[in-house]
Amino acid sequence: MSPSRPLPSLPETTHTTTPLPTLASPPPLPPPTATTNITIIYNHFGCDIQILIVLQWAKNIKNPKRNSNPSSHFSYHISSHISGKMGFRNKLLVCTTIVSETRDEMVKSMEKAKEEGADLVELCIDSMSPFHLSEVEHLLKQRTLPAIVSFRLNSQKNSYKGDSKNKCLQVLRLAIELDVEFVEIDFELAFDVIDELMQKRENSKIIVSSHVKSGFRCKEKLGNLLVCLQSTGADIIKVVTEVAYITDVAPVFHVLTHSHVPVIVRAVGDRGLISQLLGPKYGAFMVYGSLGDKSIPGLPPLLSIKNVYKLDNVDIDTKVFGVVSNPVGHSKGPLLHNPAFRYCNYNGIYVPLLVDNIKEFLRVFSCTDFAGFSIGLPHKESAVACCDEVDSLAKSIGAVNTIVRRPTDGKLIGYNTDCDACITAIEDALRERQVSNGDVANVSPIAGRLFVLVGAGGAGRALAFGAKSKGARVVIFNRNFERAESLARAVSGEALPIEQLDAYCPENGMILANCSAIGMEPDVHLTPVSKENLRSYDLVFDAVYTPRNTRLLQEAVEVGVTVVSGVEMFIRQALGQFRLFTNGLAPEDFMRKVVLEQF
Ligand SMILES: O=C1C[C@@](O)(C(=O)O)C[C@@H](O)[C@@H]1O
Repeated sequence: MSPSRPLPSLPETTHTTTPLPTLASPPPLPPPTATTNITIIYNHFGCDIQILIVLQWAKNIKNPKRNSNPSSHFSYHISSHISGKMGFRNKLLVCTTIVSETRDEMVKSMEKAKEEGADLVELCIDSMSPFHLSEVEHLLKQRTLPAIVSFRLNSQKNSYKGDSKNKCLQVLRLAIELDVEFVEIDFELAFDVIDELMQKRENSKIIVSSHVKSGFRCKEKLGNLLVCLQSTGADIIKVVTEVAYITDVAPVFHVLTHSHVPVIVRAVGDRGLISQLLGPKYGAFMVYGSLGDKSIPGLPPLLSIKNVYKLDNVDIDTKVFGVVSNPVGHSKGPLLHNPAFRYCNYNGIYVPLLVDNIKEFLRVFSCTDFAGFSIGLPHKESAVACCDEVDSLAKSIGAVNTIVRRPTDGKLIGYNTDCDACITAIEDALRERQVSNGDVANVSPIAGRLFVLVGAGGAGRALAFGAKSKGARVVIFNRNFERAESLARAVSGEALPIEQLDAYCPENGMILANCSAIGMEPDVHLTPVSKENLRSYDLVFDAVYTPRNTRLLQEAVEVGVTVVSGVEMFIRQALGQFRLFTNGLAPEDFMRKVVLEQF
């Protein structure tokens, strides 16, 4: 079944010379000299707020040049202007937020941010406690990176409730006086102070921002908020919004593409990560990253922006690939595919995609720029029904681990590279053993053996079909016995209750393959079969690759059994995927080297 996609829900990033309409369709923008009353209802911090805005367009159009620029990637051009002034011509700006109670800590974090590749820092002055304006002044004079000075009235860290507004105004005025690069005003306060700050500022750019708790499901609502922010006359507008699903990030890309004012957008939470990683493709001039090893949901670490994703290289033509999984944080795919794209001079980026509903994900991100996906747990089986065509091996397995969008017609084609990856890895290891025993045969070394499989999910299915096709007798153990039975029927094998696995030993020379999550981080102390009982196996394979050396593999080595690690399977399935993604490229030696160095 194919996802219904009458209209692509996300804009294709094409080079266009046609002027695009301003951000939101409702309300239409009046001509520049008009004065118009607009009532907009939007959700701010979870409450519906009705605002009457008197739009005085002539007054608010600070830079007429902006409006004559026909590019859809308008914010990118503005950004070049801004970053050019800051000495980073045409460079994507990478920012990190600094939240600390003291000036010393802020200065230290600023140094660290610099080391990790940040171009600028957002100094959240509301987090400083106790508040002394003289300390803020010192900090701003001492700054070693360009800065955004912000003072959020309602942030969690802000401890000056009641007196917040007054302190905020003092800070913003001071920042303007000291000619700090960016000064950020909460939307709530913007109409009260923006004229004063605009008049006094020398070079500072003024950002007006809004932090929205409940997120935006549709681009029109987000567009309306952006119109409100834009109507303040800000140089730059910023929205920080929570998202419940990865598909809620699509409206963010819409506004980035269509805005006529530079926009900073952050979708907060694990599911918002792509708002930063793919922002530059849609014209974002600034992205945020997290500092050090402090993980902040939705923010890529600064070091990964610099070393793994190299977001500076991402542009309008970059093809998007990624691993669709839940959880997804463990996947090493980004560490492998991104360097491989660069090695081959292929303009692609590979990102983690934390997906709850794969069908919905593929429906929303249906434009051709989203060119291919690795499919991880738990989506491998449901992915089959989401493809327009499925290759015969994947169809018979009933699990897809790779989807490629065919460039000629946009159709989604499903493949399974897991099967070949693990079966060839097991065969190679058994052959090596046989060669060292002086025993070489033409038939598969798996043929005739008892193949003990743990797990009947997507990877388990791939192995069961692969082993069966090589002439093995397959026995399946799975926590959900019905699933084990159904898979056993499909490969003319046998299903047994998981409780019998440990003591299972009908013969010697068996192969054990763990395709369950047993032993995966964080449960690294777990193993499916006890050390003593591993002796009846000739080979043990573990699909788990985080950690690299699972307890199962360690104990198998200790009792002298040949092992094949999930890392080997990971490399081989990724090589297969990379060939499909790039239509044939496969820098095997390079990819193996990356895995050995980084994993
Ligand atoms: O099993 C795996 C690993 C994977 O899920 C990952 O974690 O990167 C990606 C999948 O395509 C592959 O089949």
